Amino acid sequence: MTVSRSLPTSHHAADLLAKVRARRPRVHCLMNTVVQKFTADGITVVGGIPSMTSSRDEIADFVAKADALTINLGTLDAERRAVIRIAVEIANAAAKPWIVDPVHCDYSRGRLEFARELIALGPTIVRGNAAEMALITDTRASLRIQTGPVDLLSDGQRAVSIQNGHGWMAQVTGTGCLSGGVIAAFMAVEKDALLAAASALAVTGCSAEMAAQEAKGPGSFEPAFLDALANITTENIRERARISHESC
Ligand SMILES: Nc1ncnc2c1ncn2[C@@H]1O[C@H](COP(=O)(O)OP(=O)(O)OP(=O)(O)O)[C@@H](O)[C@H]1O
Ligand SMILES: Cc1ncsc1CCO
Ligand SMILES: [Mg+2]
Repeated sequence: MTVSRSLPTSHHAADLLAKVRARRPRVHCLMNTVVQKFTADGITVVGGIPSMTSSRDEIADFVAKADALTINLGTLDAERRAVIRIAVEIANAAAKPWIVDPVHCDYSRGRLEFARELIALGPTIVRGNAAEMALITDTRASLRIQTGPVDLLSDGQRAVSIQNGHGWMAQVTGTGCLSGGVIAAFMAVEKDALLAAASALAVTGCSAEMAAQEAKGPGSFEPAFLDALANITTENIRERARISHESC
């Protein structure tokens, strides 16, 4: 696979979703304990195969067999920090793509320090919400993503915004965490992290808009969102995706 320097379009989003569905990449998740099921379902419905163990004895084998890794700091303790360090070592040694979600690094000094330690190890992507990303200023990640009503992506040379999604995404716990899993699945089929992540976020945002048309509120939105992610078509993406190129 050659690294392309194109700017993402709805065409990339549809094309990469088709690749994820066809190739069924394995995504290993070191996911917080709050949204394990939702994240695994999100990866599954876009076409990936999730694995979720955080056991110290197994992590090396699982990461070695994965096509991409997602690390989420939502429920962190000493054991999980140790397991995350092992996972990153294996991913880096095998040049596998990995994404860090520094959940709640704005709440605790220790968590912020750990997030910064990980980000210094060179993840492919760091993604968080506005409060978290305000504290992640120095990064060796190839790509920074700040999600919210508008998602902002920048790799230092190119900057893109995604204006899809729905307000109910902020009322369902874990849509950001799920996006980390879906982005990892797209990174497994596309080496250019900006193309992969912009495509993944456009697909999730368009799916959320379609789900909101069926749902009555955040409760019924959650399963409708998984349905839409599973069923979204190339035509839906071409009609809805709002990907803009920004100046760096
Ligand atoms: N008001 C909104 N309108 C449209 N999309 C939104 C809105 N708020 C969040 N989103 C979308 O929801 C997803 C999660 O983004 P958000 O910034 O809320 O993550 P987060 O705070 O890390 O969430 P969590 O920690 O619950 O997983 C992203 O895909 C984002 O585009
Ligand atoms: C609420 C919450 N607390 C730890 S992880 C998590 C899921 C969303 O970030
Ligand atoms: Mg979050």
